[in-house]
Amino acid sequence: MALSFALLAVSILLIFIAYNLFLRLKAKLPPVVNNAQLAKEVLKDNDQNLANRFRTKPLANVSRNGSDLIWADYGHHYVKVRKLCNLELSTLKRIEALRPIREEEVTSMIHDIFRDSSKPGNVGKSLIMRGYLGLVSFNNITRLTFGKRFMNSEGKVDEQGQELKQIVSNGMKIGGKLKLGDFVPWLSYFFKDDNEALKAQDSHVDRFTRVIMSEHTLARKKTGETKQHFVDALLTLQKEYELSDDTIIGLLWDMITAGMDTMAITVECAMAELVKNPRVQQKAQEELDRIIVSDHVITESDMSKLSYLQSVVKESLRLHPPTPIMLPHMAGATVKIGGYNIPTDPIVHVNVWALGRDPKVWKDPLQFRPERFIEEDVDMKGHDFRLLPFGAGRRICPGTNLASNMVTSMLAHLLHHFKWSPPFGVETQDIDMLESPLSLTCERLYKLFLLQDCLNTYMNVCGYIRQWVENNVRNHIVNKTHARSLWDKLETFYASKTGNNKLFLLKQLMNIRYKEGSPISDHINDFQGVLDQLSGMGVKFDEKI
Ligand code: HEM
Repeated sequence: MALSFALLAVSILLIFIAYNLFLRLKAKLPPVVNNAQLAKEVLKDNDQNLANRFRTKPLANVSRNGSDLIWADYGHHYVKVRKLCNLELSTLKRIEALRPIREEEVTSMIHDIFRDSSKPGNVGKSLIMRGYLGLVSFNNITRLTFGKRFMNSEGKVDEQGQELKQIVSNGMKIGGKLKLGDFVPWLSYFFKDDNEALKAQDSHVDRFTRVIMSEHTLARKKTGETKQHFVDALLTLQKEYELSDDTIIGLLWDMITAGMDTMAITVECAMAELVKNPRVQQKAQEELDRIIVSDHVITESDMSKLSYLQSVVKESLRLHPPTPIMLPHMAGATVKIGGYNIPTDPIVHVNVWALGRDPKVWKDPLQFRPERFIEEDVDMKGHDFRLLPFGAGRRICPGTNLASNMVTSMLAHLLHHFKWSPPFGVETQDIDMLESPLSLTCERLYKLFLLQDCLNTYMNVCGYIRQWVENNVRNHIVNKTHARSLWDKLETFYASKTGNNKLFLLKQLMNIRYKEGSPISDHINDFQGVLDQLSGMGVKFDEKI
């Protein structure tokens, strides 16, 4: 009898514990919203009530308890720093002021691709796209934020830049880790945070950033000039906006972490789709050839004329948003979503990856078909809840315009200068589009290897040179000395048209030779090789050189 009672008591206790565990577990598991109607309820109808952020302990640590922007709860501090970030990142004036940085970095990427693919021994070898795309994003975002290009004289990321990369990747590892204890509070006893690692990361971030901040303060005192960079803006406005040092450090790292991977991932996915779909690649290139006439080099002001390319960007972000479940929104008050009560505190995610593939709102959702956006103009900046790669409402990405410009420009340059295909032996349909989560961002599981073909560049360079030859030397008989001075003039003309340096022209000419089937040999770097090119374009020489 006593034994039966004991068994009954133990059973009741076990049921109680299991029930409690279930309830607790269930209560904390974040709802994920998977369709446009519910996304609107979260991001528009209940925008303010769901504008807080959920911070795990590591995230609270890296953000100094939400003293930054990304991890701040909605309130006075958030409104203040958001206004500041909007002014510095989103206004047309600022975007225009930062344009030279973006254009320089994109041109430099094209230069690097030429350099690497025309190295003897590399011809015909495929390139790993991630390295080039990552470097453009890294340089763009570090120049914009810290006012520095962390590169040494050989064009490699320098020591300080390596340290910065180390901080970002450590931060991702620490901040992106989710533990069961974050969702089931009483289990946190079994899943401890690595406090030592958190402290070490915190002091590393602090040390690194304060060095850069004092460099800028010193430079400002010395010259009396304020530069265009985010760090300068924050230091100059520190008093007016009552920003603590923690907030400045937090905001600087927000830009680095939010802006670095997202753009490179977006372009890598788009390039993979363009190679998988040669019809789309060809159509985008035809548009570029039509709009960017041969004596003109692409600038960001051309982007508005490239409607097909813009549709390619949208189509790629529809299928491959780099932050597929956005960032966690948290309820500041009880709200109703889809008829269910969401009590104060729980986290809500919007699955923008699923919205973009919903067969109820997209025809043939898995097909990469940019034409759908020509047939119907769908906004991707937070007004149409079917397509939300940048989110919507008050927490929408403040880098939306900047990132859209940069991504479109990177693709425009890559497609205008090169024709892309899979490496030898790989069929287009074999390119795998699997994705893998990094932390809150998601990148391609497999690095993209691609072959570039210089057809477009060949046409562009020929266009420039032909025009110059027509204006200056067609049918002129020149001698060797005259030819040298003509070459100098050609370089100057080319540089004024393209903004590229002399080496770039020579590299492109090397590519022309490659295209024409001539073997690349060391002597192409000498004057003779260049004269061969000129004579092939109608310049006649009066002596054999
Ligand atoms: C293709 C590139 C990018 C994509 C797809 C993207 C997407 C997003 C998304 C989905 C969010 C979360 C919105 C929400 O929680 O409702 C976000 C937030 C944010 N993004 Fe971006 N982003 C990109 C590039 C950038 C760049 C270049 C910067 C800065 C230079 C940036 C800065 C931020 C910041 C600071 C936030 C936090 C906003 C807040 O909490 O109020 N992003 N982004």
